[in-house]
Amino acid sequence: MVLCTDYFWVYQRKAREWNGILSATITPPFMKVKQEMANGIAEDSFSLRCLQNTKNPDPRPDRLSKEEEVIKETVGTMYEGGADTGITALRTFLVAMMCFPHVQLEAQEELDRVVGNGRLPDYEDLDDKDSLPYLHAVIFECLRWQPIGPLAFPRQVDSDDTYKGYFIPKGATVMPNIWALLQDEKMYGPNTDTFEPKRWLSRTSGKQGEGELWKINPEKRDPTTVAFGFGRRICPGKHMALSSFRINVASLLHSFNITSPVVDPHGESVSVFVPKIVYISGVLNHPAPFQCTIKPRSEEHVALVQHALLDLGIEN
Ligand code: HEM
Repeated sequence: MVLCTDYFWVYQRKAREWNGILSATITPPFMKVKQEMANGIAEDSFSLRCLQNTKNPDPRPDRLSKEEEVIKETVGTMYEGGADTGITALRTFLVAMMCFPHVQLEAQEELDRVVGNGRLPDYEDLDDKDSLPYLHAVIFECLRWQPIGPLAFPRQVDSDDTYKGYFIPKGATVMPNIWALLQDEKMYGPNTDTFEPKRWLSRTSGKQGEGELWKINPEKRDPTTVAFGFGRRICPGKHMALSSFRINVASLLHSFNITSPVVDPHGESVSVFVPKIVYISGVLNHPAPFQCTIKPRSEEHVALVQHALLDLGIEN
């Protein structure tokens, strides 16, 4: 009983603390948009467009009506949902490339063959799953190997159900176990704790030297149908997150080499040093801070990246 009350107070204190952090993250930027809108200097954004369409706005620039509060919370949810997830996916990708260098070499060999070093990869390359099967397999494996959200959010069952002999009564709370689904050896083959893109590939009928030898195996459950959750609670940022993850992975692999740091934590220079990677699992499953080296693959690749930055108006 004492333990229970202690837990309750600790939890209440934590909830107040987290609520304060949440509010400090979402309220000031939203109020800034409202203020700038009143001054006619707000830049285009989701918040601005929603505020412009509000039916019952509070006329005071430093106050929010009920409707504006709802917009603020919606924008906040998008921000909170998207802030850590995308970057966690990229960190897992960097970890995988550093720890499994043969995978990086194979993906770069495919990109060199299909895209070449005269241009950067683009969305058209990515939309064509057949031309870059190994790259797609790397992307799938990143989402499977270390699922970003290991458990989907809790939901309530809306009618009695029976699953594999288990009775699940209406109103029961269930949490889909994304991690277990993506580690299923019956579906994905042995050693699911190893990063192995080839588990997604099957051989085509082509012969060596006659085009692609691999294709994505349609019999393996596509991890994007699992890693972003399910049903009405499915991640609303799924398509945006996938687009940006895919182009980031393709661009990084095309133009850079990702390796372990060339010095160990004691400052000694070593040729191959793979730091110990620790994953921390909570709402998000993410690697603890780690070091890695990211270097351009050649002068041609440097020129391509500089050119792309100039096109975006970014001087470097
Ligand atoms: C690789 C990146 C991402 C992954 C793996 C991911 C994964 C997930 C998962 C597993 C859920 C729970 C779904 C469920 O319970 O069925 C979720 C919910 C959510 N995600 Fe994402 N997400 C990602 C990126 C994003 C981005 C970029 C945004 C926003 C722009 C976003 C916004 C949200 C929101 C708002 C929810 C809550 C939905 C609800 O409860 O109804 N996510 N995400």
